[in-house]
Parts: sequence; C-alpha cells; structure tokens
Amino acid sequence: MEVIHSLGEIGSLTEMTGVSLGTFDGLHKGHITLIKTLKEDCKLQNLKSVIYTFSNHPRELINSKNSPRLIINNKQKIDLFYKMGIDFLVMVKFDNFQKNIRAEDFIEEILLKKLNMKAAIVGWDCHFGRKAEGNIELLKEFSQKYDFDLTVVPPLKIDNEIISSTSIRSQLSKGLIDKVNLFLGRNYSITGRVIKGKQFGGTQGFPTANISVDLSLCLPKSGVYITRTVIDRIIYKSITNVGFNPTFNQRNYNIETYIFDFSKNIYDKEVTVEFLHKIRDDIKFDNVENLYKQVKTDIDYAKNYFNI
Ligand SMILES: Cc1cc2nc3c(=O)[nH]c(=O)nc-3n(C[C@H](O)[C@H](O)[C@H](O)COP(=O)(O)O)c2cc1C
Ligand SMILES: Nc1ncnc2c1ncn2[C@@H]1O[C@H](COP(=O)(O)OP(=O)(O)OP(=O)(O)O)[C@@H](O)[C@H]1O
Repeated sequence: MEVIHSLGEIGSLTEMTGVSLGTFDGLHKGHITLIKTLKEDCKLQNLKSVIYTFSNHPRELINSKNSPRLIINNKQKIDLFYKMGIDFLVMVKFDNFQKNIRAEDFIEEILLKKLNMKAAIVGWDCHFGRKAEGNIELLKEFSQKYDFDLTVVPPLKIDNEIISSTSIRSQLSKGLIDKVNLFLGRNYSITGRVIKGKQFGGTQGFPTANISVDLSLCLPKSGVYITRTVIDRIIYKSITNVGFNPTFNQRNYNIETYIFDFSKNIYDKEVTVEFLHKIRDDIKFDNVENLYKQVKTDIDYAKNYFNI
C-alpha cells in the first residue's frame, strides 16, 4: 500500500482507479462493507483501489468547538487500511484548500485528473467539497458526463441502528464496550508504552502495567474491564482499570492492566489492550483495604469469564 500525505506528492496516478472517500474514523463495520465493495469492484474492472481520507477530522477546521475526539489515531488507521489490502491511501490534511474546493472541482481536478478515477464507490450519505455541497446526485450527473462507474452502498445497520463513528464515540463514553465491539467488527483497543506507576499493586499481589495513552483520543468511560493484552504478538488474558483512580484523587486519566500469570518486566514496551467486556464503574473507596478487596473480587470475576 502506498500512503500519500499531500496532493503535491502525486502528479497524477498512471494506474486507473476505483475511489472511496470519507473520514473513516474507527474503520467500523459500515466502512468495512464499503471497502469490501470497493475492492470487489476494482477486481472486476482491473482497477487499483484508492481511499481518499484526512489526517485530521474536518470538523477541526469547520466547527472547532465541536470537533470530535478520534476513535483511532492515524497509525492505527494506516495499519487497518493496509490489512484490508488497499493499493493507495491518500491521507491528506483537511486544510483551507480541502474546505473551500467546489464539489465540481473536487471531482474534476482531484478524483478524475489526479487520481485517474474510473469508478466511485461511496456510502449513501457521501458529501464532499465546499460546504459539503457535493453529493450522490452530483456524482451521478458527472459519472454520465465523464463516463465513470458509480456504486452507492446502502447503510449497514445493527438492530435497526446505522453504524457510524458518531454512535461509536457515544458508546465508548458510556462504557458500552460490547456494543462498540459489535459496531467495529473487532475488539476496541488502545496501544501505548508501559510506564512506571505508583507500584502499590505489586505489593498486593496484582502488579499492573501502566500504559501511556494519547489523551486527545476518544477513550472509554472510567471503570474496570475484562481485556486481552498483546505483547510481542502474544495474547494474554488481563483485567484493566481506566480512569482517575478516585480513591487516590488522581487527576490524570490512567490505564493500567493486570495480566494474569505473567511476571516479565515490560517497562517501555509497546502493548495493545483489547477491551472485551465492562465489569463495573470505578469507585472511590474510603480506604485502600476495601479497594484491594474489590480488586480481588474483580480478578476472580474476570478469571471466571476466561474459565481459568
Ligand atoms: C482491576 C482493578 C480495579 C480497580 N478499581 C479501582 C477503583 O474502583 N477505584 C480506584 O480508585 N482505583 C481502582 N483501581 C486502581 C488502584 O488504585 C491501583 O491499581 C493501585 O493503586 C495500584 O496502582 P499502581 O499500578 O500505580 O501501583 C483498580 C485497579 C485494578 C487493577
Ligand atoms: N453504516 C455504514 N454503512 C455503509 N457505509 C457507511 C456506513 N457508515 C459510513 N459509511 C460510508 O463510509 C464513508 C466514510 O464515512 P464517514 O467517515 O463519514 O463515516 P461515518 O461513520 O458516517 O461518520 P460520522 O458518524 O462522523 O458521520 C462514506 O462514504 C459513508 O457513506
């Protein structure tokens, strides 16, 4: 997969292409359905597959006060597109040029001239160009004028609810991890380096790996979760506490994971924590004895979940 970070980088593609466009935050099941259609259409017509997306959320520029926190960072986004077998990932900054380009110019100058597009594969609600004026109708009109194929993918729903990045952000903030995973079509995960914590847990029989996280992302609601932790590609069963450790009046959002049957030193290692199920909200305990008693109950609950 070739990643293109600015339009200047590509004079114009020589290969004929099929293109899907959008923000694609989270790369959820709806996006995956669209991308599968893109890949099938490209295979049938012997085209290279192109994703046109942004490295920042468009609302950062359009409505900065309401700009959402992203579900995944750009590294995760690139990894996921790579795994899906995309040929060209155009991931440009959403800047004033992107914000102000007329929808007609976007089709003619970018999709047709730069990307050599022969097929557009888009979701039913696709919008692009200045003030989001470009839509399916305009693509239809231009597909006849310039003779390119147009496929419109209907919305994928679960229990009658359209899967969207917006709904996944709301579920994350409510701690509805089972639903998040259903909508993503994979386990929601956080990747970060292991850093030093207070080192109290170890003295109580549950040493925890504290993980540094990108606090600008949309993170799950505080609480205790059943998780799997991936270290050097090996998957371990674990339990994870996220939030502010209210018993200790901590100010920072913190992620710490207790990996079952594990005793290696992993400071500084990059690990990925996959969230499977929420056990409870976090609690401010009157004393640490009660906190540790509860943690032991949580650990038993998680071990029971894993049948260990
Ligand atoms: C499974 C689990 C559940 C936890 N639940 C809470 C909680 O409800 N309230 C809280 O203040 N801290 C909670 N903690 C955080 C503890 O305060 C913390 O793990 C302990 O102080 C060790 O911190 P350290 O890793 O920095 O040494 C929890 C930790 C774990 C591993
Ligand atoms: N549930 C879905 N089923 C099929 N296609 C989808 C679905 N959700 C989004 N798409 C399509 O994927 C492309 C990228 O969409 P976009 O990034 O706007 O996703 P979104 O999840 O709808 O985000 P938001 O919640 O911010 O509106 C668009 O063409 C869009 O129509």
